[in-house]
Order: sequence, then C-alpha cells, then structure tokens
Amino acid sequence: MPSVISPEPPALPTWKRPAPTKVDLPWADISIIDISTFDEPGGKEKLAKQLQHAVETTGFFSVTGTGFTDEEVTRQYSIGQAFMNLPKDIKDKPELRCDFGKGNYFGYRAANQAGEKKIMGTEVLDNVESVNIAKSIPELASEPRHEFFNQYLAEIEDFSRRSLALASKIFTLFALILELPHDYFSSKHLYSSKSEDHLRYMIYRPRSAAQDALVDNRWSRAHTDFGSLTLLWSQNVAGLQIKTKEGDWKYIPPVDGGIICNVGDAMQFWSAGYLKSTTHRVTRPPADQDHIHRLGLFYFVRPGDEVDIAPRRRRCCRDWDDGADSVEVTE
Ligand SMILES: O=C(O)CCC(=O)C(=O)O
Ligand SMILES: [Fe+2]
Repeated sequence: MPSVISPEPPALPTWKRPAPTKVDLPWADISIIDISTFDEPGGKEKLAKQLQHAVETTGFFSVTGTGFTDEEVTRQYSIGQAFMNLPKDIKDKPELRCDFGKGNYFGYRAANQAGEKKIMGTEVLDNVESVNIAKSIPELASEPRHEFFNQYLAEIEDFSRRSLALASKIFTLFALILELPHDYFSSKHLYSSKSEDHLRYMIYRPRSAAQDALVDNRWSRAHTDFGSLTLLWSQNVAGLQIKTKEGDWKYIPPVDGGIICNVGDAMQFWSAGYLKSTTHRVTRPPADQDHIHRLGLFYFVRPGDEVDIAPRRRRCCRDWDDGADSVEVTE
C-alpha cells in the first residue's frame, strides 16, 4: 500500500540571537511570573496574587516556565527572518497586504508601505516591516497569507495554538484576580472561534543616527495595543519602552526564556479599567545595538468576533456599583 509521507519543511538558516546591550539603561522593574506551577494545588491562586500587583500598576509582566523551548522559539525567529530576507517584490504582493486603515490585520505590511509613511512630518521613512498570520481555522482560510509560510504551516499552527493556551492560563489568573468564574475570559478566546488573533514576525531596519535624530529616535510611536493580551517573546535588542505611572519612559529588560505580556485595550475595558493597558513605544537601540535588524516575535490575542466585552468589575468594587453598566454577577 502506498504510504503518504508529508514532506519535511525545508531547512532554514538558524537565526542567531543578538547579545544583550552592555549600556546601562533605565530599565523598568517588571514582575517575573513562573507559570510552571499553574497546575499544582493552590498554584493558580498563588500566581494570581503575584500577578495582581503587576496588572494594577504597569500591565506589563514577564512569564517564564512556559514550556516553549529555546529551540522552538529560535525556529520561529528563523522562519520570520527567512521571510523578511526575501526580495521586496516577492514578499510584498498587493493582494497579500495587511491594511490597518481598512481594519484588516492579516498579511504583510512593508516599511514605508506605498511610499506614504513619512514620520512626524519629516522626510524620514517608516522602518518597520511586519507580517501577521491568522489562526488556521476554516473561517479564516481565505485571509491573506504568503505562500512562503505554507511549508511551515504545521509548526506555525502548533506554536500559535500553544501561545493561545499560555494566554488562556493568564486569562484564568485575570479571572481569579477579578473574582470571576475561572474560565470567564479564557472561554471567550478559543482557537476555534473566528477572531483577529495573529502570530506576528516584525523587523525594524536600522536608520542612520542623523535620520533617527530628526524623528526623536522614534522607531514606533507611543501606543496601546487593541486586543486582550499581547505576548512578546523577550528580546535582547533594547528599544521597547513603557510609560510609567510617574510619566517616565523605562526600557523593558531582556528576560532569559521569558515572554513579555501586556494587557490590551479590550481587556482594560472588559475589566472596567482594573487591568491596565499601558502606553509603550520603540526607540532607536543603544550604540552597541543600533546596527542590528531588530526582529521580534509576537502573538496578539483578541476576543472572538462574537464576544460581548461588557465591563465587569472586581467583586470588592461592585458594592458601590450604580448598576448603570452590565456588571451583574452570573456565577
Ligand atoms: O517591537 C517591540 O518590542 C514592540 C512592538 C509593539 O509594541 C507592537 O507591535 O504593538
Ligand atoms: Fe504594542
């Protein structure tokens, strides 16, 4: 009987992680949560306590003990790097473009897409390229995806599913913090539900010091993320900064084997403002890293398209609720 052998994905040059900066920067003090204890008796409750402070203050924290091996993460970076190395005319197909302006989050976005992306009224051009890959479900099968990724689709899907499974643990901790049923948020972020979740590879191309000086050394403008939660695989090239409560900009430090998580606007709204969606931006890296093409790996989690994200307050804060919004306790 003939056997069906699925072809091995082609070999790829292995991406090499840049060394951390030696420059002493104003680092943010972010909590590191070891999530490997999640399934131990009382583990969730302990973790929720640890996480509570982080989400009440910055909304940025790092998670370790996630089960992703260094090899798996490097492999994803290698896929991202190989795509970004393709010639522009091959990777930038008009029908496969992601166009935020049209509310479409999937596909490729060139740096300086269509030549119109000038920064802060100067002649300096945007230096960021990204590609967003939708979940592998029938409802999203016709979303733009470059054929380059087809050969790695099984591992991209596996990585994406596990990213969402990790996010789901964090949603459980959020529900515990807010004293809601444990699956309150996780059940509204299913892999099988149509949503704008995406795995993203993103690369910032270095600009000259003179060009960067014209745009205040800004590689991405200050913003908050739209969705529920962003997972950002910790990276050594410094540049990501968060705005603290005091109004200072602090750098997110590299965390060995860590995934940086941040609460997005949807989750801030959903938790009636309790969980914080913090403003962040990316700046030109320090002198020992300013020549590096800064590759990033992310999973952006969004609520299912049909989910109602009516605000829910923490139980302790519901007493004084005026009943004007839909915060009824259903458990
Ligand atoms: O590149 C980074 O470190 C952060 C990027 C980011 O904030 C985003 O894509 O929303
Ligand atoms: Fe962001």
